[in-house]
Amino acid sequence: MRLLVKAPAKINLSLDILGKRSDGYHEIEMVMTTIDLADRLELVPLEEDRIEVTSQSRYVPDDQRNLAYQAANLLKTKFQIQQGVKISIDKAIPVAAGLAGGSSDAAAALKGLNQIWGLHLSTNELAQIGSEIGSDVSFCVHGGTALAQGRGEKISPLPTPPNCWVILAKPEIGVSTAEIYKNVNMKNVVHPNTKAMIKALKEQSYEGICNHLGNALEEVTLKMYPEVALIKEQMEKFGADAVLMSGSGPTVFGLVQHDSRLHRVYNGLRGFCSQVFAVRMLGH
Ligand SMILES: C[C@](O)(CO)[C@H](O)COP(=O)(O)OP(=O)(O)OC[C@H]1O[C@@H](n2ccc(N)nc2=O)[C@H](O)[C@@H]1O
Ligand SMILES: Nc1ncnc2c1ncn2[C@@H]1O[C@H](COP(=O)(O)OP(=O)(O)OP(=O)(O)O)[C@@H](O)[C@H]1O
Repeated sequence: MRLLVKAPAKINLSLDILGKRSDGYHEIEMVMTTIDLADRLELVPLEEDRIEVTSQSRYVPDDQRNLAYQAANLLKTKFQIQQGVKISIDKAIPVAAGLAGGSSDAAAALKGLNQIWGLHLSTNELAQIGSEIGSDVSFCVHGGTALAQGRGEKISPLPTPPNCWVILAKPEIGVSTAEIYKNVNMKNVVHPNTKAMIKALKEQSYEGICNHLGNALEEVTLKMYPEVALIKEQMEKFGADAVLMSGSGPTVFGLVQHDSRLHRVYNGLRGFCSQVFAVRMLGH
């Protein structure tokens, strides 16, 4: 049996930090959605009892540091699986970009191996196992659009946003999520209006979504990496309807509803940023 699984990237439409927890994590509240930019995983069972991970990207580890490796290992240990697997990752999502690439690979591995090894685990059970690997993995198991709470592992589904283009631009830097959270000062946090974002989704108001995009981590990353602020400015200048940094950055995304504007924003950014993508949100 050979299985192909898609692992889509996510963006954060809103990300709020409610407080610091005693376990080193932050209590957060975020609205996330999956986009049509995806890695592809090929899973092939091995006779030998070992996990092999390969990818064409030099930035992706091919050992136990790989989150897809960790997903396979966790399932093997929990369910005493004595079969191996070769996981080949065709990487399309930029690495360390704030787009949950590694988390989505882990989620895709969990879903694929659930089938290959006949585990019959539900989406909620897979999401629960995924939360042991990383805070974004639970959302990636569910996919779609959702509110994520706790440290990111409590998922409540939300309606798909109205159809629009998402233009992504990633500067030539990678950002450490842990480093950005470490530099959060709770006194200075600018809280987005999560309730208003949820209302906008429920009412399918594109304008409401644009008005309530917000990310409490943005200020921290922008201060540390001025090139991210520059991309934000450019995207606004070229005419995106609304612009925000995703996750801990450094990827910036802009929402655009009309095709005519899409080309202006996309081509404008291509001029000074090597990684630019124009995609749809998933669900359309
Ligand atoms: C920034 C986001 O990507 C937004 O979706 C997530 O909040 C981070 O998710 P992630 O990369 O899966 O995060 P993890 O791998 O669980 O954690 C990486 C590090 O980020 C910090 N971290 C993460 C999540 C959270 N709620 N509070 C934190 O303080 C912790 O220092 C942790 O050691
Ligand atoms: N399958 C994987 N794909 C990409 N990076 C991986 C993978 N497994 C482990 N990593 C490691 O994880 C680090 C973060 O990469 P990733 O692309 O997941 O970041 P991110 O998009 O910022 O994540 P998030 O948005 O969840 O914080 C990389 O520097 C890499 O060393």
